[in-house]
Amino acid sequence: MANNKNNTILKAHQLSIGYKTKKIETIIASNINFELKKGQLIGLVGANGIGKSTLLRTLIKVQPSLFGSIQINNKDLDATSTIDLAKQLSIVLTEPLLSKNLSVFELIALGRHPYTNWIGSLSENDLTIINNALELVNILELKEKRCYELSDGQLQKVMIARALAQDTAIIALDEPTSHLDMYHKAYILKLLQKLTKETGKTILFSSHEIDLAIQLCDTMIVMQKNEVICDQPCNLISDGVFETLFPKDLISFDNKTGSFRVSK
Ligand SMILES: Nc1ncnc2c1ncn2[C@@H]1O[C@H](COP(=O)(O)OP(=O)(O)OP(=O)(O)O)[C@@H](O)[C@H]1O
Repeated sequence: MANNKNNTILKAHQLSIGYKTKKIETIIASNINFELKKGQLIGLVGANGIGKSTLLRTLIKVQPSLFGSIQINNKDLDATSTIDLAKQLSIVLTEPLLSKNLSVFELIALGRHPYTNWIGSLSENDLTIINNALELVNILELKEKRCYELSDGQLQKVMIARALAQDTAIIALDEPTSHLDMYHKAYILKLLQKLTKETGKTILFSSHEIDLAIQLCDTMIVMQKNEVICDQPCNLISDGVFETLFPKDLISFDNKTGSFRVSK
């Protein structure tokens, strides 16, 4: 048990997420409790508008929680400075790049920002880490290209390499497979799985690719209307969690194949 506890890298306790203005508090989900383990691939899934991005943004401190606590490596997120957080957690969001004029190398080098001085000059160690990231994601041949020359799939790999160059224990990605074809969706998620195995990093991603997440993830966080459940995919299947994810009139879950089907 003690070993299990040490293995926890991110913990949410009695967490409520949502939006607050001066006048109104809108709770999107509450009573969220889970512990994410080191070296795992974790998929965050749920229907459109259920709150996946809200939860992900709260976990990475892009927006505040309404209640409860989040701990990374046993330290409260609220008590973690931005620079310390940047050394523990890297983020790949879906927003378009501010400057597509950067070369692939320059963009990945930005991942070293928590460690470089204010002019951003790169040491030998920084260069080694950037080259390792290019190799791990298998995009060495793109190194000199400008980002505007890349396809969506290539750009997604570059963003993952930038997160790797940041050298953090956790990488969080918001819908890393949106805009990709079936092959590249599988390619990117398989790449994330490979990276957890080869680097020991914990990778958390939100996605609509539930079938793929079931096949590739160690753990899944399933957001439902009244509950957020975190468990291994096989347990979630045997507990019937996916069967209630969407209205049955159109989509049903086949326990035997572990995949969704359109009702005829
Ligand atoms: N800035 C905001 N202020 C208030 N409400 C918001 C804001 N952003 C999102 N919401 C609401 O929060 C709820 C959850 O949205 P969120 O984007 O987290 O869902 P999601 O599961 O990521 O959706 P999708 O799968 O469609 O991307 C929605 O009802 C949405 O309207």
